[in-house]
Amino acid sequence: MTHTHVAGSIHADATAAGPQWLNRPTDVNELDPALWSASVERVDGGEVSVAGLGVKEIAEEVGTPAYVVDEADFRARAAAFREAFAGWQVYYAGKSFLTRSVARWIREEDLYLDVCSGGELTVALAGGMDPARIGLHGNNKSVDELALALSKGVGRIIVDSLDEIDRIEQLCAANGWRARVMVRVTTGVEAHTHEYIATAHEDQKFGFSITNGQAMVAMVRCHYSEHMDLLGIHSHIGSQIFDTHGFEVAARRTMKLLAQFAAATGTELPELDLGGGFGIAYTHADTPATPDALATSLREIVEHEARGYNIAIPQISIEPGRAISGPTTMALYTVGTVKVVDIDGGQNRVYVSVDGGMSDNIRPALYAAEYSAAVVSRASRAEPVLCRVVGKHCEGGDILVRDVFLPADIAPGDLLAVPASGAYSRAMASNYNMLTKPPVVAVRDGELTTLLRRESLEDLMSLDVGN
Ligand SMILES: Cc1ncc(COP(=O)(O)O)c(C=O)c1O
Ligand SMILES: N[C@@H](CCCC[NH3+])C(=O)O
Repeated sequence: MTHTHVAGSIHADATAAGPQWLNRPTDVNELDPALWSASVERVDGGEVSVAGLGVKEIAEEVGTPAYVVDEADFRARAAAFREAFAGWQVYYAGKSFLTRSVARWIREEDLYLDVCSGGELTVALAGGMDPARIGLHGNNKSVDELALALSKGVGRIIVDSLDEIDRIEQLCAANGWRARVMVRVTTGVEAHTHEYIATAHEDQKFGFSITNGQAMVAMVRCHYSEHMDLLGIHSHIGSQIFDTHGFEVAARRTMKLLAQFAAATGTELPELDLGGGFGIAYTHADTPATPDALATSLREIVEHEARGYNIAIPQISIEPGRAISGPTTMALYTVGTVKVVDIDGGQNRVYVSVDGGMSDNIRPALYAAEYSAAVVSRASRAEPVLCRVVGKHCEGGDILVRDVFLPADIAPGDLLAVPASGAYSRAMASNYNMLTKPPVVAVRDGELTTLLRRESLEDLMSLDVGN
């Protein structure tokens, strides 16, 4: 098998066949609108722009790797959930991506905010979120985190253990606070997603089981506590879910629990949170439901169950994170090396190495998550060739995009972008191999704003106190 990489062009006799779902594109320059944020387009000369700003200018200004958020697209996705779920409360899940500016956008778009640590709560408050519109999650909230939430008057704390209930009671008793709480329950739903991001089956760390009666025990404790107002119950079945059946089963089981609680105590709890987890398109094989379709099916179920159990329809909330932040953002990299290697069966694989990797997007390594990518600094007339986009870490599993067709003339210096990178990428970034975390910039009407600056080596070195 011979192969060469000459003058920027890949010549390989046979490249590995990709997975079945991956079609060889007829035009390698095409940007599937299902994957890229709304304002992304190829402009004259073939360069890609975001909200009117060319990627080359963005790269010149802030360097690569960088995360580029399409601000109008972010706001539009938040607004689409708010409108589709009108009458319900939409809590943006800040864990997917949160900065002070993002908290401000969420406030301006009239959403609520879900945080899951004292750090996220601090960012949300600094971004001007009304504490009453914030919910605090976590399976192991510290006393300090609970105290911060209670002292700031956070709208609700989603309690996750009996130990936490003890802590909240002690804090309230000592400080004269009152806690507004929801009880997180596990519904036993086996969500169709990666094992690590499914959260409603029995054998995992979150919530109180409905099946073994612990959920009812926790609800009764909170309801009769002199320091707490029990608002209702909370269920989150997992993340990156396409099959809405799981949400429907969870809605049925939680409505049943509310009805059982009403029968046992004479109190109809006013609220139900159905969590987040709505999937997005990372590749063209993914077909997510629209907020409208989700809202219609969830509303029908809740109304049907309320009628069946003869209880009032509670105030419902949901917590989309990925479905708002994910599709708004591209990760922008510079290609550093292109290598053609032999693999089994006399075939080749083209490895395209970029200047980031698993430290800025751990999802492919952690969940075998699939992504897509395109050369964005120029258009190309070259043939599509199956490539693997990898990072620069000292780790064989440092893969960003396992299989993607890129132009055969891809070469060092090209800018390569990975769409749908707004959720759980920069938010889960690390400093592995002492790489600094990339900046996040927002573009709106051709103007670039830095949300997070690039971490510097000095930032990292300042943590190393030298002892
Ligand atoms: C309690 C809770 N709510 C909301 C979310 C947001 O999930 P997603 O970003 O998948 O919508 C998560 C994360 O899975 C979560 O744990
Ligand atoms: N971090 C996960 C989702 C789970 C997050 C919240 N419970 C992901 O990247 O898909």
